[in-house]
Amino acid sequence: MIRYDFSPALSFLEAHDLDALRPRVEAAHRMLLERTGPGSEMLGWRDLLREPDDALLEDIDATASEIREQADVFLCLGIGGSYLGAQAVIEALAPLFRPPVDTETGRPLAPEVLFAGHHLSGGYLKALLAYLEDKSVYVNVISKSGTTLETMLTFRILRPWLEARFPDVARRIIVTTDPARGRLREMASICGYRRYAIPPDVGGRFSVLTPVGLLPIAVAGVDIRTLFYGAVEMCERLKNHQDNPALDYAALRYLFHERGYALELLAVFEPRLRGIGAWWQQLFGESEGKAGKGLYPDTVQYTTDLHSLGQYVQEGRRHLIETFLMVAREPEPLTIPDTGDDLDGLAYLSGRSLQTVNHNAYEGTRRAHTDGGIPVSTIWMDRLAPGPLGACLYFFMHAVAVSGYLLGVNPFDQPGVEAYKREMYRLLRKI
Ligand SMILES: O=P(O)(O)OC[C@H]1O[C@](O)(CO)[C@@H](O)[C@@H]1O
Repeated sequence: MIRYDFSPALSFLEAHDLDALRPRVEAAHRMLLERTGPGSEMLGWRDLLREPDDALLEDIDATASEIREQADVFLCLGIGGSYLGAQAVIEALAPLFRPPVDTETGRPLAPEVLFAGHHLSGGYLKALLAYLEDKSVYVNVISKSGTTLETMLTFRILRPWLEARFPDVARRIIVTTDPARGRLREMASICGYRRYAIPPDVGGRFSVLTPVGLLPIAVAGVDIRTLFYGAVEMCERLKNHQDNPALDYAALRYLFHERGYALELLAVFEPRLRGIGAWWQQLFGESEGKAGKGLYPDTVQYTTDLHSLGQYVQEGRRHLIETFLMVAREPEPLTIPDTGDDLDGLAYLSGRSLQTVNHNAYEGTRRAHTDGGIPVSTIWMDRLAPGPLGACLYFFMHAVAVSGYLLGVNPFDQPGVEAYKREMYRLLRKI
């Protein structure tokens, strides 16, 4: 389901570099498997795949069905790991444009899934509230800590708005939070909101396969069971040291980090994978960026960004590595028509699929960037579907854990994110 091709990057290393690192990679891997590394109390994201809770998946599906029947809009409030995973999977797999509409009633067959609570823009929220007027709205407030300002403040503004419009408001608010702690949990029990638990041993950026991600994803109509079991399968496959693409990816990143490279670009050729890039950025940025270490994770969408950042990537400072995230097969290729003339000079492409052109663009980019001095590698997903995507999500989580251990950091904490909060609260006179 996932293949990692790193052969082009090897020309930037010495022949024995990878082999020489192997024992350290395996030691880092053992720290993950045997729970002996720093932060090993936060490995719940693996446990939940090793012992799948089918009843929970069914429960989430049932709630999602109710919401799909009742809501025009399902509004998810959350920030960081409390929204990026859901947004990524929905962008990758749900209908790209408006949800399909019932031809008789004109009503959408599924609610629109929208996101808020991931910034502090009043302009955005005002426009959102105006858009929600006269719509049937369900809200999912997602915060593990239950204290995150962006999310909780948005909910504070939304709560009276909902109360003024919906007599059954308690039914329309679903809270996803820590099962035992936090203001949001307390508020949910006082107000009678439905609750889903974020396991305490699963950090936000590792939580996409908990109710944090699964409920919004199910509401969007994606098959969460297949997504989840795609990850289960990958978790099983990556248990071994041998034939393990996540270890190869972690090793390669580490070797370039050690050689002074500063940045990793995750490059996609499908607009649908934009969100996976954003999710990956948090996963790697928060897991590795500490103690003055880590590759800065950045994302580019090709071919769009080949016409903007492409110049820098080709000829700018040589401090980056590039990882392509590619989809091998498209279910229904789009054929380029024969227009009967050559007015646009593109007749030579008639009859080919747009996917073929896109893959040639990838291949051309891979060659050009290698020639330009960029170590490139490619992660292949065989197709864009729930199973392979679940496998891909797990692949990255497994890889970042090993990669963090190789760097000598705790991949499961994020002490640095508190600094801006402290300064902001000081200015707001909370402390
Ligand atoms: O789910 P919470 O507690 O609101 O946190 C949201 C996000 O904020 C962070 O804690 C950073 O502040 C992330 O690690 C996390 O994903």
